[in-house]
Amino acid sequence: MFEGRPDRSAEVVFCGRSNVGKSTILRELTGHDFTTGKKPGVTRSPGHYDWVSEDFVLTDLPGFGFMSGVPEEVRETIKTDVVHYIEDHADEILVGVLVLDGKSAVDIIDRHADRGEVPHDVELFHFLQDVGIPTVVAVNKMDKVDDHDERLNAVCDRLGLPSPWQQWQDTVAPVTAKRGSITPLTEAVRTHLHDQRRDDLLKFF
Ligand SMILES: Nc1nc2c(ncn2[C@@H]2O[C@H](COP(=O)(O)OP(=O)(O)OP(=O)(O)O)[C@@H](O)[C@H]2O)c(=O)[nH]1
Ligand SMILES: [Mg+2]
Repeated sequence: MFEGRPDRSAEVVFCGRSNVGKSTILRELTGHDFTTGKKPGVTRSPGHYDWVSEDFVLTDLPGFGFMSGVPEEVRETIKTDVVHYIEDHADEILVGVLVLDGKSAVDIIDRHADRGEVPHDVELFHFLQDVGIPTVVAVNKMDKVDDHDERLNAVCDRLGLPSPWQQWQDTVAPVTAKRGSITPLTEAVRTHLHDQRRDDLLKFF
């Protein structure tokens, strides 16, 4: 089980498969150097970013799914810990950001679905909704995607959201974190914070 969460009553979490760019997005948001890297599985325990005088924490949850050199057992444990963390803190978590790699997410989802498995991303999306956490899907690495509309519609389709993707701008946010282009994500998070009457937290996004 993860330890070391700061005692804060408001939280926004970032979750998703390994290597999708969670830590890169958090670095862009905070200016803090969350460890990022080419090697999947870089983040093994949550990274918490908080402020002494603020009752708020941003959390970078470890990635799961395939990670080279990480045994299957460890990968499963990380995923279970992520799910438990979200369940345990569902009351504090105001927004859950599920980060996808726009380049590979649809292919990975389809590969798992073809094998009769529930893909991790789809499972986590529905889990966040089931525990009542407003969810934003940050579709990252859009710099590697040619046809943006086609890819975003495919992502919506796999998550059970009818096309066109443009009607889901509070839920689906195309970003290129590496180049600092994350406005659709910050706008979507701000909308959810505003809806929960937490305009006091808009300054963090
Ligand atoms: N092309 C491209 N690469 C990106 C983008 N964002 C992140 N990356 C790269 O993707 C790799 C993984 O990024 P991380 O931020 O470490 O990913 P993570 O989701 O935190 O990975 P774990 O900690 O393993 O779960 C790094 O090499 C990043 O530079 C992007 O928008 N475009
Ligand atoms: Mg990371």
